[in-house]
Amino acid sequence: MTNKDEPSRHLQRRRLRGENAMNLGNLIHSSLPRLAPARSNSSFRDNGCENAAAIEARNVNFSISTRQGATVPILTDCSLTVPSGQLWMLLGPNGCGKSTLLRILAGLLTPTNGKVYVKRPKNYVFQNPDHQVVMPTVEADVAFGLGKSGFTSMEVRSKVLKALDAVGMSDYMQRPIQTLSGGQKQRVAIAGALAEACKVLLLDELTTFLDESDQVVPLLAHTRLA
Ligand SMILES: Nc1ncnc2c1ncn2[C@@H]1O[C@H](COP(=O)(O)OP(=O)(O)OP(=O)(O)O)[C@@H](O)[C@H]1O
Repeated sequence: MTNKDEPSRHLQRRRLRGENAMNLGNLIHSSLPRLAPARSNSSFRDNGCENAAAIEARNVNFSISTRQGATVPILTDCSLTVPSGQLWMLLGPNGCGKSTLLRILAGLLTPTNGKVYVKRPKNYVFQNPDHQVVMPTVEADVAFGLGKSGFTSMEVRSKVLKALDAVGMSDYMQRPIQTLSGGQKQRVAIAGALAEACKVLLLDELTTFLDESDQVVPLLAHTRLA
C-alpha cells in the first residue's frame, strides 16, 4: 500500500512525432511494462480489498462532434490501472488527451464508450485554480467542500489547517483569495481537495503554476491520505 519509495510513476513518456496523434491508450500500453494486466469487467467495483485498484479504465473512447457534424476522436481505446496508495503521472505531448482522460476519470465527461472505475471519494483539481477557488478567503475556500459533512466548526477548522499545512499555506488562512499568486491559489485548491479526505486525487497540470519544489508537497500529502 505504501509508495514512499516510489514518489512517482510515469504512465507514458514516449514523445509523439509528426501529426498530433490522439491514441493515448496505445501510448500507455506501449511504454509502461509495470502496468497491471487488463482485468475483466467484474473488477469495475470496489471489492473492499485493501489492494484493490484505485482507478481502472478499460477501452475508453471519447469523441467530440464538430459544428459541421464531423466526429473527432480524442481518446481511442484507452486502458489503465492505478493501484491504491500510489502516485502516478500521466505524461504526453500537448493535445494528446491527458486532461480529457482526467476529466473522464473525475466524472466531468462521459466517455463515448468503455468502462471507468474510480474509488470514492475522489477529487479533481483544475488546471486553472481560478475555476475552482471561489470563496473570499483561503480558510473559507478550503472549508467549502466540508460544509455538508456535518462536522463541527472546530473539526472543520482543524481539517482546514491540516490541509493547508500539507501544502505549506497554513499562514495564509485569513488571506483574501484575490491577493494570492497563481501557485498559491493552486495550492489552496489542492488543500480543498485534501480536506475532503478523498481516496483519489486527480491533479490536472500540477506544473502550470507550481514550481518544482512546491509540486512535491501536495503529492506527498496525497500519499499520506490514500
Ligand atoms: N470541446 C472540444 N472541442 C474541440 N476539441 C477539443 C475539445 N476538447 C478537447 N479538444 C481537443 O482534444 C485534444 C485533447 O485535449 P486535452 O486538453 O485533453 O489535451 P492535453 O493532453 O491535456 O493537452 P495539454 O498538454 O496541452 O494540456 C486537443 O487536440 C484538443 O484541442
